[in-house]
Amino acid sequence: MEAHDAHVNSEESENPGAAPYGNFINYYTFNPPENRLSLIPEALLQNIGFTSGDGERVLMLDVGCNSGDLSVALYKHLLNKEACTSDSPRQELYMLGFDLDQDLILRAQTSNPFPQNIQFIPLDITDDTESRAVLQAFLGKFGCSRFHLSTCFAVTMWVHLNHGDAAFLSLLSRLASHSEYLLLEAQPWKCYRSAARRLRKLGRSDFDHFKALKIRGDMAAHAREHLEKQCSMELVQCFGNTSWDRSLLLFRRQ
Ligand SMILES: C[S@@+](CC[C@H](N)C(=O)[O-])C[C@H]1O[C@@H](n2cnc3c(N)ncnc32)[C@H](O)[C@@H]1O
Repeated sequence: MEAHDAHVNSEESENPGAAPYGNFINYYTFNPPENRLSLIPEALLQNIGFTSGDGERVLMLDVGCNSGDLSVALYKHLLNKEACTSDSPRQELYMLGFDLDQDLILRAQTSNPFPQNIQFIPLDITDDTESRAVLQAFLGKFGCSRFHLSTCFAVTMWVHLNHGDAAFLSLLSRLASHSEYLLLEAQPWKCYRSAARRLRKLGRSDFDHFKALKIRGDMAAHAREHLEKQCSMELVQCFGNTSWDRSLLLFRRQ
């Protein structure tokens, strides 16, 4: 069985009908944080010029953070270990994670090991007014105009399927406008077909926008094209492909 099929089958077994936004309640039992972390260098922040260990404030945003497992694991992964003398982070590394699912956010808040440094809030990124206000308010507290690094893992397909082409592009535009660097994992097109098929099997109507989508095919290439041509971002690195055949692409503001 191919890795992708394993992924499809495991997501199928999670009763996706109850998770039309990808808000799987036990996501990390079938896609543990290590699958992505193993591709991301621990020194990523230093490599891109942000050294929170020197007292510089570094702000991260995690979009669609689910129950926060990957957010917290990534936070620990990127913490400059040399500048830490104990388990508690002494660095000025802050993270905001958000998700539209309030129950998942409650779980993330309850199990948050670093509430001084990591904040989890409920937010729907497709709500333009609310998300702009909330993200700007968070940045404003730190006197920053952008997040140093935003991450968006496995979210683009759910926004695209539920809200259509325009929402897919505006998600990318919004992330670009709020970020110096953006680490993006866009689901490939085969995942879209699987997600739509699963809902049909359950006797539910197709995702509202699936058949009408004009942006289809190589989703990573579409995302890259939009970010580079419309959002003044450039691809700086690809960290390789996950076992689910998804690439992790790092973009930076030009
Ligand atoms: C497949 S999970 C990925 C979770 C996490 N990013 C990861 O890769 O480990 C997709 C997440 O995106 C969230 N999501 C989907 N649409 C969203 C939206 N419009 N705004 C915020 N979160 C959203 C879902 O609730 C779900 O938790």
